[in-house]
Amino acid sequence: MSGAHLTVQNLSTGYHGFQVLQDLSLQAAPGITVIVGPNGAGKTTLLKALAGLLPRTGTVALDGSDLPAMNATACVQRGLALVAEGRQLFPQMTVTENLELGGWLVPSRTRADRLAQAFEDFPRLKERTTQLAGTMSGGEQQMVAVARAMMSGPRLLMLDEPSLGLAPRMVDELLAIVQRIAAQGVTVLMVEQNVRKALQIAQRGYVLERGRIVASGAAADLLQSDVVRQAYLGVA
Ligand SMILES: Nc1ncnc2c1ncn2[C@@H]1O[C@H](COP(=O)(O)OP(=O)(O)OP(=O)(O)O)[C@@H](O)[C@H]1O
Repeated sequence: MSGAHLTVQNLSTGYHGFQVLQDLSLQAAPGITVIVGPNGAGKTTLLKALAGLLPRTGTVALDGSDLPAMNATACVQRGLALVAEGRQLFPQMTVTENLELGGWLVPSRTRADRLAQAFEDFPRLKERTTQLAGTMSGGEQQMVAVARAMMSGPRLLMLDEPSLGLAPRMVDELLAIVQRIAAQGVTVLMVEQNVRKALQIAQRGYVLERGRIVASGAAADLLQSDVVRQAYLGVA
């Protein structure tokens, strides 16, 4: 599998006339790209707009061809998947049923293959195929959410704060899985509050504040930069 190149140019979007992002441009290449920023900066709004869930202007292209605005199904068919904040699992359905729903657009043979792959990638879920999703721990539910997104066979996987509310050990386990997914050739675009850990596994990063990109670059350089160290790592 080869990861997709995402190119976003002059994206503006918001809610009912309330503009959140103005003229935002960014790129994501195969590997991991992280977006950090304070609460309310517009990170979730950005991922939703890219996933075809919000009206927008500007262009969003995957491997050079434009993705439609406001057409989430077309975005999934073109290889994009979003794991939204809050996971949005079906709590009364089993792990397997939740995963199968993530593959609703693919033929049943492919779905069965991807289900087997998911249980290989997420051994913790393999032990719990028949457990109801709503009875799982926060970290396990997050794994179900990521595994479900992988069922659509994405070339671009977008994750909105995957480590939110997880214990440190689960954060590490989840980020290790994200690294493995990227190593398989999926482009990952991830919003994370866990700035240090996220930049440590990423190749590139963007800092988003009040709807605008205020810094960007190689993840290793951002980790050393004053803007990230002072505002996000608490280093004076
Ligand atoms: N459905 C909505 N309707 C109206 N305004 C919204 C809606 N969702 C978000 N907003 C506003 O858009 C702005 C950006 O919110 P967004 O959730 O994108 O920020 P964020 O960077 O993801 O923040 P957080 O880290 O707190 O999740 C905020 O001012 C928020 O109040």
